[in-house]
Amino acid sequence: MTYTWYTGVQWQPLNGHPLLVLHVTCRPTPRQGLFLGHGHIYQTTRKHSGKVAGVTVIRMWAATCKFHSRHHLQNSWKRILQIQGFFCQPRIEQISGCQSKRFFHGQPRRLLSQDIPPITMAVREDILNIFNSAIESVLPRQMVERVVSLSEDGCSLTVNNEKFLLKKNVYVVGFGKAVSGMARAIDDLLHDHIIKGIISIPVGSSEHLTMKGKSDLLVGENSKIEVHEGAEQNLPDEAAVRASLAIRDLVSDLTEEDVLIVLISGGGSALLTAPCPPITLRDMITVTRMLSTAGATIFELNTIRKNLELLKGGKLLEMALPAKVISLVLSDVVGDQLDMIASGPTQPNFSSAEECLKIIEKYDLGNKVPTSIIEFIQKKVESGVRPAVPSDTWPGTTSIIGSNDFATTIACSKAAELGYFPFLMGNSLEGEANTVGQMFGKLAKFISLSFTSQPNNSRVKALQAELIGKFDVPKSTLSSISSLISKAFSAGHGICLVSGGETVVNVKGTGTGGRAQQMVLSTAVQLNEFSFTNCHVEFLSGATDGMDGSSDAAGAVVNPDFIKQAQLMGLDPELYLNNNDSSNLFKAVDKGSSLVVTGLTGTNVMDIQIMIVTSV
Ligand SMILES: Nc1ncnc2c1ncn2[C@@H]1O[C@H](COP(=O)(O)OP(=O)(O)O)[C@@H](O)[C@H]1O
Ligand SMILES: O=C(O)[C@H](O)COP(=O)(O)O
Repeated sequence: MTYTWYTGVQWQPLNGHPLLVLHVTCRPTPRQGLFLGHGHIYQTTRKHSGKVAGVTVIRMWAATCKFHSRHHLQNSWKRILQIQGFFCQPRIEQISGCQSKRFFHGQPRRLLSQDIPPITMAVREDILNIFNSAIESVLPRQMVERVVSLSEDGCSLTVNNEKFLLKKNVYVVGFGKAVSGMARAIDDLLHDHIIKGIISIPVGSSEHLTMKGKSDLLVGENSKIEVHEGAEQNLPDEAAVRASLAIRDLVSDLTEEDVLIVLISGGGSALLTAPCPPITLRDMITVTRMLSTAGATIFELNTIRKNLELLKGGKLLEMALPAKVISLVLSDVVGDQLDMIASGPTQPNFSSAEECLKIIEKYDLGNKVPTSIIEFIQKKVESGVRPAVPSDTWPGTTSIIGSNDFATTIACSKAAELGYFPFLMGNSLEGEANTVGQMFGKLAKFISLSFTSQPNNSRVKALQAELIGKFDVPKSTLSSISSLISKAFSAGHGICLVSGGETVVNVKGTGTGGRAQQMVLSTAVQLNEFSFTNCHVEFLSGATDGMDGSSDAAGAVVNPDFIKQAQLMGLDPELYLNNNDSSNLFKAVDKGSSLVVTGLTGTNVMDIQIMIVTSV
């Protein structure tokens, strides 16, 4: 549908207040009130419309008393028009009192993405740049090289200050989304000592990494490490089970002379799957899907997995003994809890069967989870078997080679390099994606208000109280952000807030999306409820593995105009949000320009959120 062209803006008095009247020609005629409710525009009615040369002219009224300079006036109108989906380059010839003047010149036309003024495009470019730098910083190869070193004579390996004698006695196994690159790094380093290896990586990884020119994240053709691909949609499947059983057979035959290197990253839970009979693969798929869409955390899901499978919860390591076992782990869980990453196949299992039952009850899944699983857990409870209490002497050497922490630190450095004042909000962002999204929206409002108001302003105080009381934002975080705002904005710089973590989504709808996109859409809805006249806000949330939930995007990025753009297309963002269909909304608006698409990145350190706020 073709909508509107502007024709001109006039400066007129109304009730003693100066007003701007924007004449917009529309085809077809918009519904009454279509433009109501944003920024300074407070009235558009048919009364103010008319036909000029066969097209409808809408006069939009806007209070201008808040404009404090010619520059401000120009920018505000530019933004208002952009929000409505138009491009204009306002030029003010003259403002004198309240006399009628034309401000806009040139042939009006529809807004095109290249028309978005430099500030918006630059900020969008910067935020994507920051996200990509964060991902690049945790590519597995450099992470492995940071912690593993080979002696000059090539006869010993050092990890965590521990030395391992090498004499063609190295075996490698691995499972997870980042394991391909980790295996390549190990292969390059220890090639001559490796006897055999098996890795289980996501379906399509090799093809995708090759296509992206990242073949340095793939094991070479002459490698002794076999590559298995499986776990379509991050769920266990037959291919993953075959790879897992091959891994089990490999580690079961090792002797004390051998060194087993276990490469572990997020996604390993699905890629290393061997259910304890009589539980079937189908049962595991069902319970995994049920728990993750019910909003269970990865801690809860993996507690269940550890207790239902043959290799998780330390059992892979037990099978590999007496070999020397080195686990290299790229963390994808909040707090880097080792026994939870990929369900801890080389770590002690602290959980019990009773806990599993509690989790199933918590999500009211007692009658839905396959009976084989319930019976299996109940038998464990009745037998009174407790997991071996782990002692300090739990065998093996483990090193966390990288985590979200690392990626967000690099994101902050990149932001600083691009001229923003960065602030790291932390790496343990958890909770429901919608709620966290609202929190970011409110935070943007808090920043906008703090920028122009006194700290004791009642709206600032109310928002502060809400952020602390309802959204659990620490008071100290808000104080730090407040002082950052005044420092940055007075120096003419924007601020960049960075956080990391993993939220949950209780998927009730039938749409396509993921945690990151659900959060961004929720933020966008919040941003739309406020008029950001003094600053520009850009918010991104993305999965570092490049795949957000059931979608093929890594995440999304929006500014306060996004919802208006969707509404102009006749789309209802709330419907998409409630149907967990964020991805399809992002796809539909402005040719999907809000989607962050990376493809499989070859790494995985949870999700990252970035919010840039600049003054205008
Ligand atoms: N349509 C959807 N909208 C929002 N979230 C979804 C949707 N479908 C699945 N999810 C969420 O995506 C998560 C799984 O996504 P995934 O990217 O595979 O996570 P991870 O890589 O951490 O395992 C689950 O928490 C699930 O609730
Ligand atoms: O990244 C993932 O796929 C999820 O966070 C699951 O990770 P896990 O394999 O460590 O359980």
